[in-house]
Amino acid sequence: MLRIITELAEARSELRRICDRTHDEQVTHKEATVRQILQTVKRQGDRALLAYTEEFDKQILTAEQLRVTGSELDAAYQQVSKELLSAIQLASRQIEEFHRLRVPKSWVQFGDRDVVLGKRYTPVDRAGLYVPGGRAAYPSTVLMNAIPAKVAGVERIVMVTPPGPGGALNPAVLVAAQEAGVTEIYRVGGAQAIAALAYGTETIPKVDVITGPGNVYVMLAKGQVYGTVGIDSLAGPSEVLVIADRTADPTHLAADLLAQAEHDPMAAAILITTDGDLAGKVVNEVKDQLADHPRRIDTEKAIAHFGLVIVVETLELAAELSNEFAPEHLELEVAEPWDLLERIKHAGAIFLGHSTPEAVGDYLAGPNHTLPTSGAARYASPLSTETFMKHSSIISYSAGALSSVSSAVQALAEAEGLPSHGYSVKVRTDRPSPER
Ligand SMILES: NC(=O)c1ccc[n+]([C@@H]2O[C@H](COP(=O)([O-])OP(=O)(O)OC[C@H]3O[C@@H](n4cnc5c(N)ncnc54)[C@H](O)[C@@H]3O)[C@@H](O)[C@H]2O)c1
Ligand SMILES: N[C@H](CO)Cc1c[nH]c[nH+]1
Ligand SMILES: [Zn+2]
Repeated sequence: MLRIITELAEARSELRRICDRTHDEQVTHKEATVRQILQTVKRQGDRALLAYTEEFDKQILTAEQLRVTGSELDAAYQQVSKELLSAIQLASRQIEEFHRLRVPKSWVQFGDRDVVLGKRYTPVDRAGLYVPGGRAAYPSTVLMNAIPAKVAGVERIVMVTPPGPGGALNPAVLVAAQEAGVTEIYRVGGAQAIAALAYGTETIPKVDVITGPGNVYVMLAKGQVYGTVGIDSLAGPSEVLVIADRTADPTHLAADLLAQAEHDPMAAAILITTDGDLAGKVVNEVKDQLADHPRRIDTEKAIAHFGLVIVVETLELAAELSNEFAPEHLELEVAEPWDLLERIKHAGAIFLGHSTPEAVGDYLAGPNHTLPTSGAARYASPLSTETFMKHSSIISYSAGALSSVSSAVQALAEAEGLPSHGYSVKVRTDRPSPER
């Protein structure tokens, strides 16, 4: 069950263990399995995809069945309720509005002597989106990955997701894909799907950047193909860290911890509180809410292995421990959340106040729910339009500007023993191009 820790050194060591849970031996020994899967798909293409789909997803498909057809997409709209369709559409609008707020814009700056410098942003040609499908179906993840790609201007948005019984895909996932502007969908999951997107197969196109969360196989595969393609951050098993003071409601806190624990037996759910009584109440609430939970076994595993309650003296210390953990999601369930925010340095998404459960961010607040996990929030950011864009530096010199730096370039070139570099400048200043 959920453990309470009051001793600081033990709390720190437990936080480190949980943060590193996707780097421990049990996970890293899967690196070799994943490498094998990637190499086999690279060599054998569709044939390997079908074999792995049979082995891991227990579905027998033909190559022709990999791609989802137009009629299947049309049929999906008949299979979702009106209420779910309008929820998907509301979420789509809000996610799109948020991501349109800050699309990187190209810029140039005109300096002295006709030097023009700048950055030109362009989208990647093809994006590959991984939508998890093992333990749950994630229409929200479709929206969170596809909409920023569309807003960034990506022309080909290729989605992969594992097939369910009979090869079927969840209709809400298919509807979300259409609402979000996905251009093609393939029924394949796990490391083999990442390989298909990275290297291409007879059926699945090679893409430029792969985004989206997944289980450890997906996460390790993304890490291994990085360099062949771009990736977003390594978004693995979900995690939440809640900082609470005595003003928080234990029933709310328990629900929020379970809302992440229910994703995966490797999900992490941590409470750091200044109130010892509250800690005890949350532990009991978690037990009660788990009693008739439909995903009780996996959720209990997550709580038992990667759940924790820490009691600390001050909110300042709570913030310090949270910064060390760098959680994917951080809830500030305290009387003055905006004051505490000042102390937070590393977190994927921060939820402030008693009426902001993390689930609103998962579904429809607007900011992206594909976030860095396992401590990656120390250096990485949420998925955004920038994930699907890159920029080129822009440099333009007039003849006058070039001659003003000619001797400096030559000195640097000489120091590096690269005479042609120096000459390429000297020859222009000695013999400028004729004015056209
Ligand atoms: N960070 C985020 O934004 C975010 C959002 C949604 C979900 N998630 C996380 O995504 C994860 C989804 O995991 P999932 O398992 O439900 O779905 P998944 O689609 O990531 O993984 C299922 C695939 O794993 C492969 N697989 C399963 N067992 C295997 C084995 N023994 N060897 C090789 N491959 C194997 C199969 O090919 C299967 O298709 C969860 O951890 C959840 O917390 C994160
Ligand atoms: N909490 C997940 C990100 O870690 C996202 C999600 C999707 N659906 C529900 N939740
Ligand atoms: Zn969630």
